Amino acid sequence: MSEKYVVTWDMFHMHARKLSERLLPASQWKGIIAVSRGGLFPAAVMARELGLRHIETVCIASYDHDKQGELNVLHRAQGDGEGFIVVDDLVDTGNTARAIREMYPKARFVTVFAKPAGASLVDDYVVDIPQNTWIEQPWDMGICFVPPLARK
Ligand SMILES: O=P(O)(O)OC[C@H]1O[C@H](OP(=O)(O)OP(=O)(O)O)[C@H](O)[C@@H]1O
Ligand code: HPA
Ligand SMILES: [Mg+2]
Repeated sequence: MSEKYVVTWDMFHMHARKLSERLLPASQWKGIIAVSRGGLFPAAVMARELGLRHIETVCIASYDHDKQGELNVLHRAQGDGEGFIVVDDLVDTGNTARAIREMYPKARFVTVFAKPAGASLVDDYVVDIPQNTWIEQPWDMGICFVPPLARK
């Protein structure tokens, strides 16, 4: 990826709140299925905003940091997703999203970020990101010292 898009916790929180607002009224939902691990972060914010306490997971891994590999489903919430919001942090190539759609055809599937190759696979998302850009999520970063520009 040639570009980087750095996401702070504050910005992530703000976007996840915006996504929650679009899912009102909360009474239409039985709960949330978080696509672990990335989807756990927006799921926590959305559960708080929408007053939902039934949280399930579907545990899928496909990337070793930025290297894409085989899709590996380690655990899946039962059912076809009816009455549930399925949430992931982002959709990139759409590989994960395609598998999610097959598993939960009746769910509302949302993400915080979407790149063009996967955007049409989700029902809603908040931020558009170019395909050549790597999203650096706040849970993958830390605060570190930056040396001053003028050094002796
Ligand atoms: O659209 P795609 O190209 O499939 O990429 C999107 C998926 O990749 C990341 O998960 P990852 O597999 O890295 O696992 P993680 O959530 O545990 O970090 C991200 O959280 C999405 O689930
Ligand atoms: N950032 C973080 N994780 C990801 C990305 C990304 O752009 N694409 C797929 N998994
Ligand atoms: Mg993921």
